Amino acid sequence: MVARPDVAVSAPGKVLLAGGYLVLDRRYSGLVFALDARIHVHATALPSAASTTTPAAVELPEIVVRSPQFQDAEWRYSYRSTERDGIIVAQSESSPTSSVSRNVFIETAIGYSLTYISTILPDAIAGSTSFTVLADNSYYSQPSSALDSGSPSPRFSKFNTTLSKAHKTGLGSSAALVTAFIASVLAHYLPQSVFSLHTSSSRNALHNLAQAAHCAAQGKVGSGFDVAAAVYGRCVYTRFSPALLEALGEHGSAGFAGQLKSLVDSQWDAQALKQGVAVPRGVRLVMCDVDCGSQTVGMVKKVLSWRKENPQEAKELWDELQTKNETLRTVLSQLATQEEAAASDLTKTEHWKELVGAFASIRRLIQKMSSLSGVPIEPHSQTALLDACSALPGVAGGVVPGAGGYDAVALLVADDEEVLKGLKVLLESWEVPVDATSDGKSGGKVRMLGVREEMEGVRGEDASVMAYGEWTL
Ligand SMILES: Nc1ncnc2c1ncn2[C@@H]1O[C@H](COP(=O)(O)OP(=O)(O)O)[C@@H](O)[C@H]1O
Ligand SMILES: C[C@@](O)(CCOP(=O)(O)OP(=O)(O)O)CC(=O)O
Repeated sequence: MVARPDVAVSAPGKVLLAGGYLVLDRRYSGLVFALDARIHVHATALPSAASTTTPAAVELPEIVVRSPQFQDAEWRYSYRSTERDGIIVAQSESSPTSSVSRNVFIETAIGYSLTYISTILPDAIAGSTSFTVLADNSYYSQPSSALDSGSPSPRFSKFNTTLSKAHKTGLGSSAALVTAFIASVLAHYLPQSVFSLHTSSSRNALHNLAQAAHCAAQGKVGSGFDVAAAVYGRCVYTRFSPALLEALGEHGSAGFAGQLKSLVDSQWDAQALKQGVAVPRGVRLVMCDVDCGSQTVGMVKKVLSWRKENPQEAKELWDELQTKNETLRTVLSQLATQEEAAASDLTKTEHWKELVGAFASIRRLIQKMSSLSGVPIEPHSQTALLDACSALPGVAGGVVPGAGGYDAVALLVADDEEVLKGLKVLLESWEVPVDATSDGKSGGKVRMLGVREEMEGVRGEDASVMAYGEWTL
C-alpha cells in the first residue's frame, strides 16, 4: 500500500461587503472578501492496528477528528463502503463525545469526500486517519481573562469552552471548515496527479464538493458565497443555480455515488471572478463584532417574501443597489491601479471621495430595503455606529455586511496607525444605543476584530510538527 502523506490545508473566512440578498439571485452578484482568519485541517495516517495488537485482531479503519482548542471536541467515525450508494460514515460508540455531540459539518464532509474518492480511486481508501482542526483566534470571542493576561496570544488559542458554547464572530467558520476539511481528505488519500490545489480542475471539484456538502450539512441552499470565498478568496461572486443540488439524492440513497461524481466533475454556472476586484495598497478592511445580545431570525425569508409581494418596487431597488455595488468595486479597482495609489495622502484624492460616495449610496439603499421590508438589515443602532465611524478622518465608509442585522459592521479605512487608533478610541467608549426593534436589549460593546482582507482562498500549508507544534500530536 502507498504511504499516505501528512497534509495540512487552510481556508479563509469571509465577508460579503456588498450584495447581501441580491446574491441569492443569479441575475445579481456579491462583492466577497476573504479574511486572513483561516481554519486549518491537518491529516495524518494512524499506525495500523495490526502492528500494535495480535495478528488475530480485526482492524477496523477509523477516522478520528479532534478540534483541540475546544473542550469535548473529539469525534470518532467508522465507515463502510456500499456498492453504488457511496461510503457511509457513522460516529463510533467509542467517540468520547458521542452521547453529547455530533459535528454534522465534519461528518458530512467526510461522507461526501470519501464517497467521491470511491468513485475515482476506491483502493485509495484504506487505513485509519487522524484529522486535527485548528481555527485562527478571531473566529471566536476570547474570554476577557485571556485578553488581559499581558502575554502575547498564541497562534491558536485554547478557548476553555465547548464548541457549542463558544461565541462566534460570524466569519463563516463552517464554510472554511468544510472546504479545508474536504481538501485535506482529497490531498491525503489521492495522489497529486489526481488532486492538487494547484490545478483549476481540482479547485473546481473542491468547490462543487464543498458547496454540496455544506448545503447538506446546514440543511438549506444559500447563495454559497462563503464557500466560494473559502475556495477562491476575494472575488465577485455569482451564485450557482440551486437546481444543480436539487437533483442530488440523499447521501446513502440508491445511486448517490454516481450522481455525486457527475455533479462534482461538471462545470457549474457559478462564477468567482478574481480580476474584477482589488483592494488598493494603503486601504484595509476593518471588521467589528457588535455584542448587542439580540438576533433577528428569519431575515432572509422576510426580505424574500417582501420582494415576491412587491416585484416592481423590489426590482428597481435591487437594480439600483447592483449598480452602486458595482461602482464601489470599480472605484476600489481604480484606486488600486491608478497613480493615486502612490499619492502621499490617499484620502485627498478624487477616487477616495468617490469611494466615500459609493458607501453612502449603498447605505441609503440598504436603509430603504430595511424600511420597505420591515426587516432590520441596517437597524438604527447600526446606523448610529456606521455614521460615527464614517465621520472619522481616514474612514471611507462602512456597511452592515452579509444579511446585516445587529451583530457586525465592516469598514474600509486608510491603512494608517493614526486612523486605526482613532477608530479604537471611538469603539472603546461606544455603547450600543437602545433600538426600537432590538427587543430593548442594548448597552453592548463593539470590538475591532484582529482580521483584515486577504486575497487567497484555500491553500496547502506546511504539515510538519514544526508548523503546528504539539497541537497535532
Ligand atoms: N473549529 C471548529 N472545529 C470543529 N467544528 C467546527 C469549528 N468551527 C466550526 N465548526 C462547525 O461549524 C459549525 C458552525 O457553523 P454555523 O453555525 O453555520 O456557523 P458559521 O456562521 O460560523 O459558519 C459548528 O457547529 C461545527 O459543526
Ligand atoms: C442574505 C445572504 O445574501 C447573505 C448572508 O450573509 P451572512 O454573512 O450574514 O451569512 P451567515 O454567515 O451565513 O449568517 C444570504 C446568502 O447569500 O446565502
